[in-house]
Amino acid sequence: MRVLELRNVEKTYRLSDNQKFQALKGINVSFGSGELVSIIGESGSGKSTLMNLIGGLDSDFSGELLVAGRNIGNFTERELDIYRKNKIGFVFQSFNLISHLSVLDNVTIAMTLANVSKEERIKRAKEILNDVGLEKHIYKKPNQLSGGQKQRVAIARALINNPEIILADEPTGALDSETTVQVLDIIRDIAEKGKLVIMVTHSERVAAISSRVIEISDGQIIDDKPGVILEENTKLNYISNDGIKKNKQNLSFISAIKLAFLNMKEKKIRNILVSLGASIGIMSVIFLLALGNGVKQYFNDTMSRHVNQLVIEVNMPKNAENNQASENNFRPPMMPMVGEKRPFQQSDIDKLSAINHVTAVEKGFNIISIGSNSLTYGKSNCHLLLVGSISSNITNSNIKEGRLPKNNEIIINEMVARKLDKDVVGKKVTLNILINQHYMHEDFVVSGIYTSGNNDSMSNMEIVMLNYADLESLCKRNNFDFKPTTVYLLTNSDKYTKGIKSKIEELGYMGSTQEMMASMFTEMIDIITYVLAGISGISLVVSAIMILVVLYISVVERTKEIGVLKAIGARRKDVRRIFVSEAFLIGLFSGVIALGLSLLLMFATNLVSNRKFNIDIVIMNSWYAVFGIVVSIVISMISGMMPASKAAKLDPVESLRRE
Ligand SMILES: Nc1ncnc2c1ncn2[C@@H]1O[C@H](COP(=O)(O)OP(=O)(O)OP(=O)(O)O)[C@@H](O)[C@H]1O
Repeated sequence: MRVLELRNVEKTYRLSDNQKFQALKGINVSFGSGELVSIIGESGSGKSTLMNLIGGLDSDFSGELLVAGRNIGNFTERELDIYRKNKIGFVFQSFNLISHLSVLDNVTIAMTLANVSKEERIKRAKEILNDVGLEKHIYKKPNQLSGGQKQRVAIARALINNPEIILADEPTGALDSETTVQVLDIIRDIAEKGKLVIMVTHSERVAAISSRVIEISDGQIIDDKPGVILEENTKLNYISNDGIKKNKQNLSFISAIKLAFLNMKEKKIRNILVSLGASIGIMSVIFLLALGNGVKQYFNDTMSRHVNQLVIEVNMPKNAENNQASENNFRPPMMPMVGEKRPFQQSDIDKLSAINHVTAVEKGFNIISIGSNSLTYGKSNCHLLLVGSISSNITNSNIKEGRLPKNNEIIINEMVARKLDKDVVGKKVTLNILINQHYMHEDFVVSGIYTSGNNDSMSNMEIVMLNYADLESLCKRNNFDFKPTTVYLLTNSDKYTKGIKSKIEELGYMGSTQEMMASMFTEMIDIITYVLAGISGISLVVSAIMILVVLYISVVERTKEIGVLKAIGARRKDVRRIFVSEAFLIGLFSGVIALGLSLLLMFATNLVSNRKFNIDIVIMNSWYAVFGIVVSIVISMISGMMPASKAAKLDPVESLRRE
């Protein structure tokens, strides 16, 4: 039966400088099933060129190369891949086994590329390895085999998809005479089973067992003569022309990942180092996010720890047109100044006291400033961040030394005491304060020192407090009216606190200064965290370049392997998929390493912060972990795109020729 026919086939190589070289000059020949053909000829006569055309590795020729009535010169890339995968089996002089795959995996690779199920792959591979006498060696790696065994593995690989045509380029060229005989026996058996076997050879011994010998010289057939007569045989039971379903499916993602993993395992140290290097950037991003989270939580906790739940602070919204402020006004100002705030009118106070479960209303103020307000004691001067009124929020439990202030008295916090004089309690100080463009100075006696708790970040701010009535009369003496900028609503059970707070918001007022400051600081911590995480993210660019370089090196190292994969039917997409999978795995490993390292760093930092401040300053969130791993994978896969597409575009003929 005619399997292959070449009609006037010519091949011209394009050289640089518009030069051309014609390697095949009008080849006319046909081949049938069950033939064992030797192609002989001088070096450079065109034998390999002819094999490449027949094998579908090169479709750039003129004339017709007909397989089952169709010219493969007109095949699309996809059709050529399928043709190589299902119709052709290649056997190379230097075996071209994939070194990091076992004998079994080397044989099944063509079926893996066709996405045949694992059980079926292994069953077929075992049968065929049994046929070539390698059943005991299936788990060995190629470098653990002798030359003859390697070539038998290559033959098994060529036969696995039950192709009609076996192309063997000097199949015994690298073997000694004893193993040459074994391999030739198998090749003859294959032809006797009805396959078309075409061999390129320089060896007379090989030519002598062939059923046909074709001689090529200078790109032309100069002789075509019959050889020995082949007989049908009962060996190689596995090989037959039927029974095996030709698969058009492609390499699955799982198989691609497995192939990538097997290759990475081979270069363990290199891949561990790359993953470790790439993980540093991701680790710093994860760690900084967790640190920002910890600082924020610590801050919020300490801000709310000493708040009396029965006293609810209310402030006027900034620049409110009316009391029914729009939602936009709820955003806390970055630095609220009293001048910017509208004071509470009696109507506001009436409205607030009418809220359900509000038992009393206290007037108050909170003046936050940077630099304008200060407290003077003798020659010492201390700038005040916050001047506030005494409310029911402050109780005797907040007094570390002395007592709550009466008329014309003031309490200071520990920070102010430290800056002025630790013995300032009971002494006269001068409060310098700017309200509504009135700069006022008034003497007060320090009645005590206020504390907001041991771990309270409020203790790092300069705060003084006095009675509302004192400030009101100070303003009156300076000829202007002082209205409360803060109102405290009192209730008798903390179960009403939440409801009262939401009613306050509904009416268009704002919550406590502490809450405002907390959200302001939270916002600042967020900004700082993201900026720092962003800066450390720059190292991700370095990681990306490192992965890119390593994968490029991998492509160069594996050029021949890529050629083999293409020869056995891998599509561009399959090759790309294998390399992208490798990038995916590097990204996954570096993400996991980064997470592990940031957890370690977290434990170490928290150990220190617990010892010093009794808190966990780094708090991990599972989203940061997921984010870190996903970013790592995405960066790695993006870096892997270029090397992967370089690998996919490699020309199979060139790749196979690469030493
Ligand atoms: N890519 C190429 N570009 C230009 N010329 C090429 C290319 N490949 C092969 N040739 C030329 O085509 C001719 C045939 O080469 P081919 O490799 O087919 O010879 P061969 O008969 O297989 O030789 P050998 O027995 O030494 O392997 C040679 O002169 C070679 O230099």
